[in-house]
Amino acid sequence: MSLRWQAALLDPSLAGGWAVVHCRQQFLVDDSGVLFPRDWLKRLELPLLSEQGLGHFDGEPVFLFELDVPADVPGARWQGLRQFMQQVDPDLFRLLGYATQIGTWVSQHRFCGSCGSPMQARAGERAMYCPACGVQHYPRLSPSMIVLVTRGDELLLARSPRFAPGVYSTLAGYVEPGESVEQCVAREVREEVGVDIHPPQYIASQGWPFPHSLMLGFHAEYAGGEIVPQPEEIEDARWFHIDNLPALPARQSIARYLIELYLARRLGRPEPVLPG
Ligand SMILES: NC(=O)c1ccc[n+]([C@@H]2O[C@H](COP(=O)([O-])OP(=O)(O)OC[C@H]3O[C@@H](n4cnc5c(N)ncnc54)[C@H](O)[C@@H]3O)[C@@H](O)[C@H]2O)c1
Ligand SMILES: [Mg+2]
Ligand SMILES: [Zn+2]
Repeated sequence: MSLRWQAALLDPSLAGGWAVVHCRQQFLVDDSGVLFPRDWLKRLELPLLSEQGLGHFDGEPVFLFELDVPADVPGARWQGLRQFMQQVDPDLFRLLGYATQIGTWVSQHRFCGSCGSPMQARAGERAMYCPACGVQHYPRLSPSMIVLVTRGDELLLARSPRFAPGVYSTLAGYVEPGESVEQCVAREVREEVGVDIHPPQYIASQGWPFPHSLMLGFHAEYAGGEIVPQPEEIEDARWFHIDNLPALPARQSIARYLIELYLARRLGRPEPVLPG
């Protein structure tokens, strides 16, 4: 784990440090970047929903300004988290991924879901607390599985209508209450492409802040059945030979890693490293 970005509970009553400004998976950015001097930002009197101490970047304290609306700031613009993933170094992206998840959670837990009272940030841990009825909420994480299904030299890849043109990827989906991740893998593969698999093997995991998934990555061997794409969810799904692959997902994604790892093992090449 890199040392450039470390999450920590920082007290927002302390002065100084850097701050990122977040609203709905977008960050404020100017020619100097996405980190602003915090005391300078405070003088702008932005429509602040919450301020959170996030941690340290290169040893400097970093805070989050979570806004109600994407306010106009002269000389600055708003940019989406996905664009930062393509542009900034992995440590800064991990900081922004953490910030977006904390900001989304704070903005969605302003009121208690049980009694409707305003919630408060709890001192000493990352939690929102209802003083009226005692309900407590921690940052939301959604366990999701992602799986590469293979048949010898062939990879089963699919595309969702949301993907960039020509891009095919591995299959993914959210774990449902009561099922194991392995059961989720078999169910999602059957639902999305109609094929059966042998028991999946766990490979690696990745936090994925779009919006709050924890991706659990697997490999599974094909066991039987013909491809039948799930209407609406899956635009197309096919077997691709390792010598003739389509456009693949972003290098930073575990989807890409699962594919590259299989290719490396099959072709006797050095194994890739999972980013983040
Ligand atoms: N890092 C990667 O390589 C990678 C690759 C693919 C998908 N993903 C992520 O995996 C997750 C699932 O991917 P998907 O699009 O295939 O999902 P999916 O097709 O199984 O489901 C999407 C649908 O699930 C429902 N849903 C949304 N949030 C949910 C939640 N928290 N719990 C249960 N159901 C929910 C909605 O109806 C949504 O349309 C997403 O967060 C996606 O961004 C990551
Ligand atoms: Mg899916
Ligand atoms: Zn309450």
